[in-house]
Amino acid sequence: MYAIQTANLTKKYDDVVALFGLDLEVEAGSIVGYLGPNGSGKTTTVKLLTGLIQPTLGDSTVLGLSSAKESGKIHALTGVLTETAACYRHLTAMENLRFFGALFGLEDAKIRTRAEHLLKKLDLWSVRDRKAGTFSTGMKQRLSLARALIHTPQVLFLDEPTSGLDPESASIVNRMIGDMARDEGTTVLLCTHQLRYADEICSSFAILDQGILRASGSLEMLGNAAGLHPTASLRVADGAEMPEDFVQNGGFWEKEIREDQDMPGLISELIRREVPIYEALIRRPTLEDAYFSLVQKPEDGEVENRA
Ligand SMILES: Nc1ncnc2c1ncn2[C@@H]1O[C@H](COP(=O)(O)OP(=O)(O)OP(=O)(O)O)[C@@H](O)[C@H]1O
Repeated sequence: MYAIQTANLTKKYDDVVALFGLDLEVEAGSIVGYLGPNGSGKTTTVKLLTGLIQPTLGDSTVLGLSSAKESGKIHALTGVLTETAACYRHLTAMENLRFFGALFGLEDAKIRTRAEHLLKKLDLWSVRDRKAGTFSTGMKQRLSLARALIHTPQVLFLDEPTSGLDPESASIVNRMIGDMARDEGTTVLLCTHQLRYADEICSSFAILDQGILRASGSLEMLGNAAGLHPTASLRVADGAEMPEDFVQNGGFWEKEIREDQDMPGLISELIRREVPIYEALIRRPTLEDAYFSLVQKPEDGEVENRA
């Protein structure tokens, strides 16, 4: 069953086509990395899916509900976390969650139980009675995540949830999102250009560039779409004579192969040539390899965690 489906979803703002003919299907319970450079249309997609804006063409559903016509119902069943942490500064962490839980029509006793669970999970229980205005950026972001989860949403839209956090806080928030989504079977659309964090928790990916979906699916599917293949990588004795089609890369000799089954033949041939092999492995295309093959070359600083 699909939690999110779009068909030819298109959004034009004046003369800018922010999203062009998006056809996307997201399996219920999956964590999908929705990746793309600045301005590629990620936020526009979330706004369209949640019914905050109307499409120029095409349509979409979330949990079978029409984004354009049933946004109220969608809001009750989904959570949204944007990069600007959104909680009331003058309320404590617990008061914030009680306030937002009440907006969803939850009973106070249920809100308290849920809030306690979330605050403990997100390592905010000891500061539950402190005003949110005194929190660090990372704490505010965790509180915003708790807020987005207070009504146990079936679908969670996360728009750059780790933006502005130092690497350690970003990793903690990221792992918590993954754990919580898995614990509760939540479908997550994680919009980001921080590839490392997406790679950590996502089961599949969709790569958007200039409003166009370049590829979607597992890492292997992205690699295939990008025309990337695995590489045989071998460490051999110094001075060994390697066939011409191998290229030296650091301490390893490498050659592109079509599939894993090519490896035994390749090793047999080297042994036949009496090349002393110390180590042999297959390097697969990484998310970063696939991403940078599929999107146009970014401007400096546009994509983080490239190294
Ligand atoms: N309200 C608007 N009016 C006009 N143009 C807009 C509006 N909102 C977005 N755009 C344009 O639409 C395109 C896609 O923007 P969007 O915010 O969806 O990208 P994004 O992938 O979320 O970017 P980022 O990673 O920077 O958040 C950009 O060219 C942007 O300038």
